[in-house]
Amino acid sequence: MKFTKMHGLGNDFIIVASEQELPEAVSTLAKQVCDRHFGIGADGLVYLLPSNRADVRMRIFNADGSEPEQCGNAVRCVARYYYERISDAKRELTVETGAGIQRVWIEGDDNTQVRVDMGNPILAGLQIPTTVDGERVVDQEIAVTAEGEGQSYFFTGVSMGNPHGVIEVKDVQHFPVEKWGPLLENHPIFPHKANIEFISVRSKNEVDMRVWERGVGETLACGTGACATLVATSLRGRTERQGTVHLLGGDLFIEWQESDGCVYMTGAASFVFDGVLQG
Ligand SMILES: N[C@@H](CCC[C@H](N)C(=O)O)C(=O)O
Repeated sequence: MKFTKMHGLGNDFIIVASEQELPEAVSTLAKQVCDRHFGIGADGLVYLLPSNRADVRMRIFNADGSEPEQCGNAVRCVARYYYERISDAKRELTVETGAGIQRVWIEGDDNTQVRVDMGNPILAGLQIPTTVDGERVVDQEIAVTAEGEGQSYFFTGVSMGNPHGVIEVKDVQHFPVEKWGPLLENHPIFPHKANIEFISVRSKNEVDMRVWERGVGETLACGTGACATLVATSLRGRTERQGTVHLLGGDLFIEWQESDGCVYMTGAASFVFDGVLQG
């Protein structure tokens, strides 16, 4: 199996370009190849496939083998891969994902920056999905217990195609993400589980974010998580509708445009190496 290792701000993927449908045991394969000791090592396995609705289609599998609907960092990597390795005919592309078709622009002289129209965020409680039946889920209390210690947090729910719970904390750099992340990801208020963003707001246009990703664990960056964060902080009046989200692996610029209601994400997509996996 030929593959290419890529990353978006340290959120790393094994990219496989294929003309065929996926192998039957793709979920088991994802677990094997994403393993950082016995496999290649990555946060996700991404298939780049032909599409009859867009320039290219992507399917992604988390490191635990589950298939999420969307992945912002992978969309940028897939677009750059397609532009540099398959067709450089145009710098505006479309990528079909499990959450719809994303418009993408390859930017900069070296193609390293990629801008993506991530579409309209979903804010209605049951559609995110959460078990909260409301038009919006803002500052909703959520209680968890770890090692006998009970804790309440307040999350804002946003779906960018995949579900997110955004929680503001005092000092995100020192926050115990590993302790509370898995409990919140699996809380019954999220019927499909959720990605959990822990954030601290620096100013009206800057937010620090760490993420506990559904099906993966703590990662260095999450594109959909950064989009969900800016939507949540602007809904709560903590930021404006555009700003920089500082992640452990680098920065993403996010704009939630008033005119079309869509969230635009701009950031890096990087090649690491090519390889062949022996059977
Ligand atoms: N890292 C991604 C999100 C990948 C999917 C996520 N783990 C899920 O299960 O929803 C991103 O950059 O958006």
